[in-house]
Amino acid sequence: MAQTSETLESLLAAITELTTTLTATLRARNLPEPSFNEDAPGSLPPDQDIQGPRTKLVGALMDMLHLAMGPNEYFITQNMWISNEAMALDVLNRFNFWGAVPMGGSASYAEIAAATKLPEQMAHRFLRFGMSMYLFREESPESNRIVHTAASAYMARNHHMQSFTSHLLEDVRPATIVMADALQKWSAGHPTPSEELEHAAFYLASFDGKVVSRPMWEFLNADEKEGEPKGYRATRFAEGLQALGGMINTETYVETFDWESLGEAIVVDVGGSSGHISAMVAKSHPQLHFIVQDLPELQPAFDEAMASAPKLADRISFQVHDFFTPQPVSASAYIFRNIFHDWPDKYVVKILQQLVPALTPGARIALFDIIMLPDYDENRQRPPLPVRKMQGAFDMQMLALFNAKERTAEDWTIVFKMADDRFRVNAIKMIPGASVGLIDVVFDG
Ligand SMILES: C[S@@+](CC[C@H](N)C(=O)[O-])C[C@H]1O[C@@H](n2cnc3c(N)ncnc32)[C@H](O)[C@@H]1O
Repeated sequence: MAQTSETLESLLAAITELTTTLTATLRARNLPEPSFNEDAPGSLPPDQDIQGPRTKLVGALMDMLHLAMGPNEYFITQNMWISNEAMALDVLNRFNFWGAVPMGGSASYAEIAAATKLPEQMAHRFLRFGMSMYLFREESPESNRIVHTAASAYMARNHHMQSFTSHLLEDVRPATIVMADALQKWSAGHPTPSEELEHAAFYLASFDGKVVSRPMWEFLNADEKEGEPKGYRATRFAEGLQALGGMINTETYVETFDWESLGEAIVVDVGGSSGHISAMVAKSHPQLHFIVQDLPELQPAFDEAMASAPKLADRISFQVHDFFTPQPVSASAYIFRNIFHDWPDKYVVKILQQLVPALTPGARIALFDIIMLPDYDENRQRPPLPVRKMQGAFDMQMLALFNAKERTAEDWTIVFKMADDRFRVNAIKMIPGASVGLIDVVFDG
């Protein structure tokens, strides 16, 4: 039987070394160190010499926790923690516990109950469980006054992270609960997986007691709720996307494409949501004009984002466009960021084929998306566990929502060729240590 070599002691040695390296780098640069206090940074800078050891450290600590628990406790805690932590986070977020505790101050249970409009006993129970998740703490032992921790304060300050949490826990979670049912219904007994959108678990998900039976985008755009504007779920999703980043510097990420090579040009950001990626590129490339295309429900999120960037407004416009219909703009380049991973191959092929008639020879596609890393690198090392987990989690989520998948570099090349032989993958650039990369594609015409 093949044996593994990790022990509690060997992991401790790795953890000590990584902690020393990380701390020394932070101190050398006069950067604040992680702490539980409410003024702690939300994330460490995206530089590779910080994120490299940090990601390895998190991976080693995950291994350590797993070994220290052992299989019995692992299964009990997995089953008990995961769903109840998601439930508690949903409640804390939906009832805005974040805003019920003042920054730099404290609130009593009664004050928090009044602010969240929940019975005090309920507020108390969710806070007690939340405290076991590093969210909020008592001002001093046995005090009944609550203060923020680093994590709860970060959430209170970060509206986009609240939206991201709402989307994941209110819109996505109902689909993940019925994933096994969907597999049972549409995949079990078949040699290959279904590529039908309507066979995604999302179709079986229930909202307000009703099975949704339609694609997620349609639901996000159309769902109505008393006291909320129409399309509030879509707006929230668009806001939530802006919370993603953290460990990578999105501004550096988008610069992996050679924008200067386009000269004065029009760039179309297909499925561009609030236009936040176009805005980022527009800032450093004044010769470029952008057309952000998305479904009509995204216009308010775009308008809101542009209102806070008035200097860019004359170079970025919004156009309603369904990417399953012929592309109306002949541009030098098209951005597709986090679009194709939402769709099974046959739909990606359709979207690309709707683009082809608008393409002139040499037109470029800047595809920013997840690139699944190979299982092992050239040194027969697996990617760090946090990276594998995040890539795997995205892959699972794409499956549950859309019957879609995350793709390896090879999968990306194949799907472009399936759409049209004239697409050529010019370059693939991974962001070191991250899940995402650029696939730079040229249309040879
Ligand atoms: C995962 S989001 C990515 C948004 C943006 N590109 C980004 O990176 O933040 C997918 C986007 O595709 C849009 N979308 C979905 N179906 C579409 C369609 N048929 N035509 C145009 N846009 C669509 C959604 O509204 C959403 O904004």
